[in-house]
Amino acid sequence: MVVKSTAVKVRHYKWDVEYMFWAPDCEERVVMGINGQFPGPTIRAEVGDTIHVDLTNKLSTEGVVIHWHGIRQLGTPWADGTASISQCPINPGETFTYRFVVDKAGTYFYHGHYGMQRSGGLYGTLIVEVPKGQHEPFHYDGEFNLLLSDWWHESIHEQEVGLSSKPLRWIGEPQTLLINGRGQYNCSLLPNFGNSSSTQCKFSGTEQCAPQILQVLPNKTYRVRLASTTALASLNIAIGNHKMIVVEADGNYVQPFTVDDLDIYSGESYSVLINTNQNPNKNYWISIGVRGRRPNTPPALTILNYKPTSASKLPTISPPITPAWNDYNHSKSFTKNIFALMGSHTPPATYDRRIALLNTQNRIDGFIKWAINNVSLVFPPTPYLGSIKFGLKSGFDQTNPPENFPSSYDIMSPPANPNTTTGSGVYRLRYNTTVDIILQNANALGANVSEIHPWHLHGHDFWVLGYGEGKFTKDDEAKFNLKNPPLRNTVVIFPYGWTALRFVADNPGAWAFHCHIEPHLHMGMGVVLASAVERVQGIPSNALTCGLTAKMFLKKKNIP
Ligand SMILES: O=C1O[C@H]([C@@H](O)CO)C(O)=C1O
Repeated sequence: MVVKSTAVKVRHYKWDVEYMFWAPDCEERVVMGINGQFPGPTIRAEVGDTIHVDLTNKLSTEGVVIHWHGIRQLGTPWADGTASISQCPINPGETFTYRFVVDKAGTYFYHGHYGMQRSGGLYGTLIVEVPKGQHEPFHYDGEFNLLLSDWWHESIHEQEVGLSSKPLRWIGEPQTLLINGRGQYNCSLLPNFGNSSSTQCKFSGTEQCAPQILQVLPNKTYRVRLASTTALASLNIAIGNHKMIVVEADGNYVQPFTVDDLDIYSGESYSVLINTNQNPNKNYWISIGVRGRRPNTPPALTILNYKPTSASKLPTISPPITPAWNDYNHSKSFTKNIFALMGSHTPPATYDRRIALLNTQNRIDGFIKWAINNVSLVFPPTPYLGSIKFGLKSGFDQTNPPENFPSSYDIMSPPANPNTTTGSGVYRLRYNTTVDIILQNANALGANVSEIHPWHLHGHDFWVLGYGEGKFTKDDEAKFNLKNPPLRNTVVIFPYGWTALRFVADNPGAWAFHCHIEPHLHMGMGVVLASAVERVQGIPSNALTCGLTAKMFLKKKNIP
């Protein structure tokens, strides 16, 4: 018998998560750092590698987990890093090992998935490259990585308490947008910053808030990897005088298309190619602004610097201006241009089950929440993975959450009965079945308000079959794109619209599916899906030493 030896590379990391003083936007605050860095260290791996992170919680009084966003965790659902779903929060002082395989090349990131710890700065980049000797379906001479986030001066504890208070204290718009953890609050890179009293920033270059300049050579092609881990903001990026060719979305190749600017929602990643074919004696602004909510945050800026031109030479043309925040047609036309790269795997032609999820803002005893089919998700103390695996029925609500919402529901008006219930039920998906989900947006509590929500699925990619206006009807099915729909892990629903997606429940485990706006998840905007948990083998016991699973271990006296 011939035994093929496959070289498996394990990449070991030892990480300490801690609070530390830092000045991401030139104002010193407390941020969540890893090994003294903010953002956390970048992981670079190759397809097939095993990532092994020994994560020690150095926070003195709170738990922590890290989610590997976009990594499907095939066969390792306990390493997904979602508190209450895949594991117990890691206690202060304790170490948990995340060990998983990265099986698909692309641009990914990781972030905290407990309370508002993403807003607190717990994130970093994860890049998976094609194996040596293989090639991406496009060429580039160099690459940059831009991890985008939003930043508040209020502490995440104040944010959490505010979001759980009656009346709600909304977190408001961010103070600053950050590029690779760097932004400017009380000064600007621009010499004459319009109407405000802000002055031009003076940097020596070593400041924590000094921008990272993108240094390029003329007449080359660069890959710019973009990922958004914002807590709230939807963003738009443009590079003065340069077009961008979109080639990757969420770790999947797309049919290349050219844009002047690109929308990126929280939870999404893209790769774009730029050609440095402009006047090499000049530099150009890279500008990132807020979309979809009335902005109250100045754009993030950095510079594309053509070598050997000095980086300190300011661009002569002003920074590109983001489209108007509510120009949804602009966003829709971009989004609807995204197709899978020709020759990609197509979705199954039919579905076994269809779930429609109505997104509404509601009240519970006067507290403002978000609800899905009138249920606002509350996380139980025992991780679903453990409750389901060991049949602990009191671990979560045993009633199945609703598959649909009343067909008479008026999505164009505030909810007629704005009261909702809480729940922790699970959508149980039969193994290997094809599931369609229709995400239906609606009016929020206030009149004439419907917001953008980027939905992120753990453990799977899904095909985006289509988008539409108003309420989804059966007739819309005829318009589904089954030919070349993009595969993604995050998709947006536009105000008053619907989005249809399809996936195969082929990954045993318990998985979150939720709005990636962190305060919205905190307010209940998510559901839990589970399939074939009985097939999951080898859950490390320290993933489950809390709640009912901890009690079960005690009874069985089988604590390792
Ligand atoms: O969840 C939210 O709450 C506020 C607002 O609706 C209530 O103040 C807002 O803008 C959200 O997105």
